[in-house]
Amino acid sequence: MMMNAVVFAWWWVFVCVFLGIFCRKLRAFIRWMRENGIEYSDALAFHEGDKTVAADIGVKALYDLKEGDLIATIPKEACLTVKTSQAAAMLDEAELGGDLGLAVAVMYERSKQQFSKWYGYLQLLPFRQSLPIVWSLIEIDSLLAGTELHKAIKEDRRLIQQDWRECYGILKDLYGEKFLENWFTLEHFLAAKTLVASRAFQVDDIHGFGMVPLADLFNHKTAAEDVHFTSVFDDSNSEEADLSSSPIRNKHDIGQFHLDLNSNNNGCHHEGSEEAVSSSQNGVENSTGSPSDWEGNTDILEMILVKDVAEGHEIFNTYGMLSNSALLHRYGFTEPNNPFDIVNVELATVSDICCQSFTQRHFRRRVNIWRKTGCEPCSSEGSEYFEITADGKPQAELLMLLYIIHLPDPACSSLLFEDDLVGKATRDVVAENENKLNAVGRVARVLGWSKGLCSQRVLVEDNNGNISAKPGKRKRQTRSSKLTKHETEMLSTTNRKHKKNPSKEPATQILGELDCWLLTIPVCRCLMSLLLERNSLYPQEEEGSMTKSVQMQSGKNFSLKDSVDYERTKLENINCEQDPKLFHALSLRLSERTILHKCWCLISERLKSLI
Ligand SMILES: C[S@@+](CC[C@H](N)C(=O)[O-])C[C@H]1O[C@@H](n2cnc3c(N)ncnc32)[C@H](O)[C@@H]1O
Repeated sequence: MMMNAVVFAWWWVFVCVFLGIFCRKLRAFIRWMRENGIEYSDALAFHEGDKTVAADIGVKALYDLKEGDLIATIPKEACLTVKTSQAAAMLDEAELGGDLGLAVAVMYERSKQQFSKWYGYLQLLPFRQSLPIVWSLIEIDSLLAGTELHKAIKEDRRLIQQDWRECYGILKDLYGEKFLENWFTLEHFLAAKTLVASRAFQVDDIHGFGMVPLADLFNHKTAAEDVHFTSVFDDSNSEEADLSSSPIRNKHDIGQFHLDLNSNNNGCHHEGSEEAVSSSQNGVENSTGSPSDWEGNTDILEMILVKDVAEGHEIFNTYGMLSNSALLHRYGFTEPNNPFDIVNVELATVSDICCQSFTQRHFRRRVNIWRKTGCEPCSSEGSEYFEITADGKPQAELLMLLYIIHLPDPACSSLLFEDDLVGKATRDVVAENENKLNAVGRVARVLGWSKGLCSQRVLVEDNNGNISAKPGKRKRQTRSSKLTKHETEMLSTTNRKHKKNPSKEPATQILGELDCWLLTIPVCRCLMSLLLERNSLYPQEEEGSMTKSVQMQSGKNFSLKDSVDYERTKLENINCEQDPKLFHALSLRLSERTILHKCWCLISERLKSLI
């Protein structure tokens, strides 16, 4: 009892000291904003630690705000960029630009401490953001195994170390005394990289990426943001720039967002680089002249509400339409039920599964034919993979690959005799004025798929989350064989469990006509094995932690639904504030395994409709 009181007293002292420091830093930052021409609405309040999102600082509305309200303006000169930094000339000479140049600029300004123009801003920032690239190797291996991020983070760390060595080497050679050793350690570099990844924006074509004070205090909400961040360009011909997200705004593609955590080359990321292009492609929104004193100023950034915000509510930005793995990678958090979630299945895993039924030679030859038709997997950093989206829909290219692998020899030989398969298909299709078909569609046409006339059923999800097959127009395919006992068990278990946990989504058409046409019985079976194999990459569930599961033929003892339940139960027992790394890693695993399970349900329903 006595002990508890002592612990509580110390905790209270700690909280008070912490809050005291925070308030002092915040006051200094507010003063700094005033001195540097940053103006903001008096309706904005900075709050510390909204524990519901476990974010450190956020911005709230002190009174009702209206859509269209201009809530802040930030002069570009107040942003820390490779052009505005005191190190600008040195960075230019060393040819350091892009996110790498910005990370060095942040380190340089930090090393100047109170003599830096940005001291009042930088002292408010954490030393580092807790992104997976700064987790320990043990944490990376234990928490991320099996997830999208595991390999990517390890590769990031390797490349970041390489970048740091090269870039510090150049700077030391050129300006030894200006870049003080103890401010440019690998630890400082990694820390600066986390700040750039999680807080920088593309300012404009001239400044490139920058740390944008104030704008970077807004937290993220997927597809439900309240504010847009816009830039007014000097050049009246410039395209519009929407800065509402962080700088290198990606979709849910690991390959792209990977780029801003490691510079993947000698670090010379100048305007026009892949990142710069990708961010400006993501839409720039010119200020359309809001009713404010600042109208017409071309050197400022503006923050404008895109919807009403009620008094007391947090004002959210959006960092883009990102999957949980992208959010965790770049920002260190995940969101439940993220509609942009995705899970990848590597081509190597497809090979492993297919080679259980076919020879390596057969697999390689069929993959070659598939590539020749113009189909290709996604690729990033040397790995080739296929995506399954949040609703469980597998990428059409994967279905086509499995279809071609399972084609009987005579049918496949007919493909081989086509000296220019894609060309022929395209000619036919264009002749029919249907040039919108992608490679998969065109190849399917050559293989006999006639759009709109096929026998396939379309799978739909109703309001209760039940998946069913709508009858197609033609009679069923006859290539079927009987389900194995094991499959019958799996299907009935899947359906039973699926009904117990209805999704709240509205009726959604998930698999299209072409997907269904490609999903023949052998393709369905192969895909289901693939899902189990992908699921087995996560750390094995502990003995006795599961309800009685269906025994899998492959020796994997847990059904996909069991895996989802297992992760959910584990997540429910973790406190996000106390253990954010574990919490977000589990949340990522839960979202990925949920997708695998959704895909399983779709495919098993399709299989049932064929038998
Ligand atoms: C641009 S900063 C936003 C302001 C930040 N909360 C702060 O304290 O300065 C981005 C960081 O905020 C946190 N964050 C933003 N949105 C979040 C959310 N929805 N849930 C949890 N953390 C969030 C993450 O740590 C992220 O790396």
